[in-house]
Amino acid sequence: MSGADLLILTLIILLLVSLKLILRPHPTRIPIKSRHVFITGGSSGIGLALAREAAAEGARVTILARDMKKLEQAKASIQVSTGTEVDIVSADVRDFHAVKTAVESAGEIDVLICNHGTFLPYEVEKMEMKGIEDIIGVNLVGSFGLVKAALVGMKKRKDRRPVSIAFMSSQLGQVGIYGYAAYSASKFGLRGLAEALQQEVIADDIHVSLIFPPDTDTPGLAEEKTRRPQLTSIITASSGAMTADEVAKKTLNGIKSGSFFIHCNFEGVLLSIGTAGMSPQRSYLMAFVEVIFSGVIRFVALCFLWTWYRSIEKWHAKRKRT
Ligand SMILES: NC(=O)C1=CN([C@@H]2O[C@H](COP(=O)(O)OP(=O)(O)OC[C@H]3O[C@@H](n4cnc5c(N)ncnc54)[C@H](OP(=O)(O)O)[C@@H]3O)[C@@H](O)[C@H]2O)C=CC1
Ligand SMILES: CCCCCCCCCCCCCCCC(=O)[C@@H](N)CO
Repeated sequence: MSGADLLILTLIILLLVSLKLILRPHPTRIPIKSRHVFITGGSSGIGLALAREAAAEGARVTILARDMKKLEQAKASIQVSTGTEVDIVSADVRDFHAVKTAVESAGEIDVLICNHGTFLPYEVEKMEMKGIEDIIGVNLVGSFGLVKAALVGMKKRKDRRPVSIAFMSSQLGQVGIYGYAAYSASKFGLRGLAEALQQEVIADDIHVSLIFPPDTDTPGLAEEKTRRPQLTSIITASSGAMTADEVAKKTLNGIKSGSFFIHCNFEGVLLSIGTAGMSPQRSYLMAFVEVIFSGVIRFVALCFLWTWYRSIEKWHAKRKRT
């Protein structure tokens, strides 16, 4: 081994060791077997897959959504596939009083997953204020309500093992894309909430996670796709979709390992490294990758932006010609 090799190796080891020493919050494990997992938006899509997976892993599960009929169907389908009975509760996350009553009636929560969400892709200019307020009210303000309602019981819990609060963001909570201004704003907002909240609750052994799925095959996505502006489809065309089951598995594994960022596919890993910013990182190996590769990943991000802006230029040029 040459002197240069030895120097590089020493620097790498020094960096790994120092990262292992400084990383906060400390790594943790959050068991879900026999614990109470409360999932909002649990009657459809990703939330339903999460409920099924958590029930299959032996958790006691409560799902919340508005439509009682869909909740009952979800309950029956989980019963058939796992043999487990989940609790259902109807509330609109925009109604804080209803959320508080629902959370209190469900009993002590060990894992709160704020997964409910609504999405409508339109240009800001074409959106009514009411539509914008709905998206931010449900996705962001609704999550505040759930946290406020659940936190009281979580802090007073008798079971002193670590517990979790998780927010279903989206890759659009890491990057804004044409047509998703309101949705992205709501999901970026969740990141601010998650970062600040983690500092407020760490002393109570409460651990916060943010999940960033790509397009995921769900009833919600099917509906959304019929409304996408053309440019939104063009820009997002290259990125692949996942199944709700795949996203649910990644989510539960991420929650159990106490990850702050939970990404779902390779593009997601790149996005998480590229947007790591001031978010906590509990894995010293991931922190190492962030420190070493963030420069080159910024270059990759700029290449993506280049292709997106080129599509926008071409689209406008074509429109002028016709
Ligand atoms: N599918 C995708 O491509 C992606 C989705 N996500 C996020 O994942 C989450 C779930 O999405 P997905 O499974 O596709 O969505 P679906 O539309 O399939 O399901 C949404 C769920 O949320 C509930 N919900 C909606 N509004 C409210 C409300 N005001 N109060 C209470 N519950 C409500 C719905 O029930 P009800 O209508 O009865 O209230 C339903 O159970 C969302 O936060 C979404 O932003 C993130 C990335 C990609
Ligand atoms: C470092 C560089 C890496 C760059 C990778 C960029 C990939 C971005 C793709 C964005 C896809 C958007 C998924 C939306 C999911 C969603 O929330 C909607 N289905 C809701 O309607």
